[in-house]
Amino acid sequence: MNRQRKRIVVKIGTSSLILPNGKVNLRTIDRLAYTLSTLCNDGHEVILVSSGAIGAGLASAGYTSRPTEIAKQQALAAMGQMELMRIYSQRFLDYQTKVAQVLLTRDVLTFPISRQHVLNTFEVLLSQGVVPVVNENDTVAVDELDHHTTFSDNDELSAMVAVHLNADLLIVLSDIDGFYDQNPNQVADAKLIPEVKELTPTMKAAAGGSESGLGTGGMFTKLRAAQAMMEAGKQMVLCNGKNPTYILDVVAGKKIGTKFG
Ligand SMILES: Nc1ncnc2c1ncn2[C@@H]1O[C@H](COP(=O)(O)OP(=O)(O)O)[C@@H](O)[C@H]1O
Ligand SMILES: N[C@@H](CCC(=O)OP(=O)(O)O)C(=O)O
Repeated sequence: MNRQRKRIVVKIGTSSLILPNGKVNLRTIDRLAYTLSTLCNDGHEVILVSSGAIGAGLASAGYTSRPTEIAKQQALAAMGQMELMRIYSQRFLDYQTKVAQVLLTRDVLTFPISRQHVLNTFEVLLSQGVVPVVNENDTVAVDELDHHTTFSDNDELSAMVAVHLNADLLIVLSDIDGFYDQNPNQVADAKLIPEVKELTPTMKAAAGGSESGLGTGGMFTKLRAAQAMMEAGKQMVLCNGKNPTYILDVVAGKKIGTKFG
């Protein structure tokens, strides 16, 4: 592939997609649709890994907080995924970009035959300029459910997708500017780490969980995604999803957030 044309995976977390009042963050989704469409028009291939199904389901089912019962979370995900895709499809169409839904479970990517079918589907979608919108298939994803407090995690899924599709770059959008030497929500003078070449035990110890009440893995799973990317010789950039147009700067090589690898 011409190095000017990149294959880019963008992952956006629940905390960027759902406002504190429980409503869907339409401003962020609008900007995301504009930005990813711009990248497609520039000749790049773009895959979006989007969380937010449970968050969007909460809003449409009228819940005020995330239920602890797994089946209720799965039901919310089933409702919210429809709502999310409806919004994505509308907003991307404003920029003449088509989207497609790809729901995955870990095992599908682990078994060679099913993995090949999935990869073939991605290749056809990308060759036609369609943006695949990926989420974990939450109604059947039982491999993570023994936690009982968490549900599933898209940070690692996005890294698996990026590695299997031989993407050039994974951009992870969250509710924080990047990876800090301490959890910035707990330590006032925590410092942003702009570049990580290797994850040290001190860095891993600095990665805490999610506090938004909606996100799942916190920084812990983002570092695991970064590790998977670096082991595959690829880069991951973690930056704030408040304004997804930053993605254009990241792709242009500007230093934003934390670059891993
Ligand atoms: N060292 C750290 N640097 C940055 N954020 C951290 C760190 N440790 C824990 N966090 C937490 O991780 C959160 C982001 O993860 P999460 O809530 O799962 O977001 P998302 O929904 O985007 O996946 C931050 O808001 C912050 O509270
Ligand atoms: N699959 C779930 C989200 C799982 C997840 O990893 O959430 P997040 O930590 O916000 O990226 C959903 O769509 O609600």
